[in-house]
Amino acid sequence: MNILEANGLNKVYPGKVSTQALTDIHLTIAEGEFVGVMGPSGSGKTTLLNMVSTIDVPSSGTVKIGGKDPYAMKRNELAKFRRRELGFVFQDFNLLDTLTVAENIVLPLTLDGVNLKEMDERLHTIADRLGIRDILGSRTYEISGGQRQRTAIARAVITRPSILLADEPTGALDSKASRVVMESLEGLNGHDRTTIMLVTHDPLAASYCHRIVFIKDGRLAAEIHRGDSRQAFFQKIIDTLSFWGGSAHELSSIRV
Ligand SMILES: Nc1ncnc2c1ncn2[C@@H]1O[C@H](COP(=O)(O)OP(=O)(O)OP(=O)(O)O)[C@@H](O)[C@H]1O
Repeated sequence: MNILEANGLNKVYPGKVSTQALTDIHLTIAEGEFVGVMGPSGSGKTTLLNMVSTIDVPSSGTVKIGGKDPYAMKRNELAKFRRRELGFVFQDFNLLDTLTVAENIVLPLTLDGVNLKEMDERLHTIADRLGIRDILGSRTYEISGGQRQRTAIARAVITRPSILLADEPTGALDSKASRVVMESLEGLNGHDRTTIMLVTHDPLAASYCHRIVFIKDGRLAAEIHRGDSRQAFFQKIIDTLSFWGGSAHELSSIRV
C-alpha cells in the first residue's frame, strides 16, 4: 500500500518576481519505506515537505496520504488528520522545557484523550525502543542534544502516525549523536515498519535511508537505492550530490 502519493505537484510563490519552487513532482512512498530527500540549498526540499505535511498548499497537483486528500478536508478534520496521521521531527527539537521528557512524549496523546494506562504502556514501549527510559523524569535542559532528538522522535511516533516527516533531524547534532539518532530511526523503521520521509543535507544521515530522491531547481533529478551496504550507499550519495551540483556547502556536513 502507498502511504504517500504526490502527483504533478507544482508550487509557485507569488511576489514581485514569482518563484517556481516545485515543478511537476511525482513521488510515491510505500508503507514501511524510509525515503530521503536531498538537493542543493533552495532546490525545493522544504517546500515539498510543506506540501506533504499540509503546512502549505500546492499551486497545482495532488497529495494523498493513506488514500486521503488532506487538501479536501475542512479545517477541523485536517487538524485531527495531521495530529493522528503525521509525525513531525525538526532540527531544533521543539520540546517544552517546562515539562519532563515523559510529559513531552505523551503530550499528543493527552490531546486525543487516550487513557492513562494505555498512555503509560505506549510511553514505556517507545522509550525502550529509543533507549531513553532512564531519562523519562529529566527536564529537557538536563539532557543531551541526541537525547532531546530521540525524545522528539518518541513524541512524533507515539500517536502511531502513517508517516514520520523529519526535517534535518541531525542538523543540530555532532556526528556521534547523529549516528545514534539515525540508528533510532532505522530501528523504528525496521521493527515497527514506521514509514519515514527524511529531508537532509547530511550524507551520513541519508545513508540510513532505503531510497533517496534528489531535487534540483524544483524538479526530481535523480533517485538512488541502497542495497546491502550502507558504506557503498554513502559513497553513491556523495557521487550523486557532486554530479547534481552539491556545493562545498552541501558537502560540508560530511562526517564519515
Ligand atoms: N515562503 C516563500 N516565499 C517565497 N519564496 C519562497 C518561500 N519559501 C521558499 N521560497 C523559495 O522557493 C525555493 C525553494 O525553497 P526551499 O526552502 O523549498 O528550498 P530547500 O531545498 O529546502 O532549501 P534549504 O536546503 O536551504 O533549506 C527557493 O528559491 C526559495 O527562495
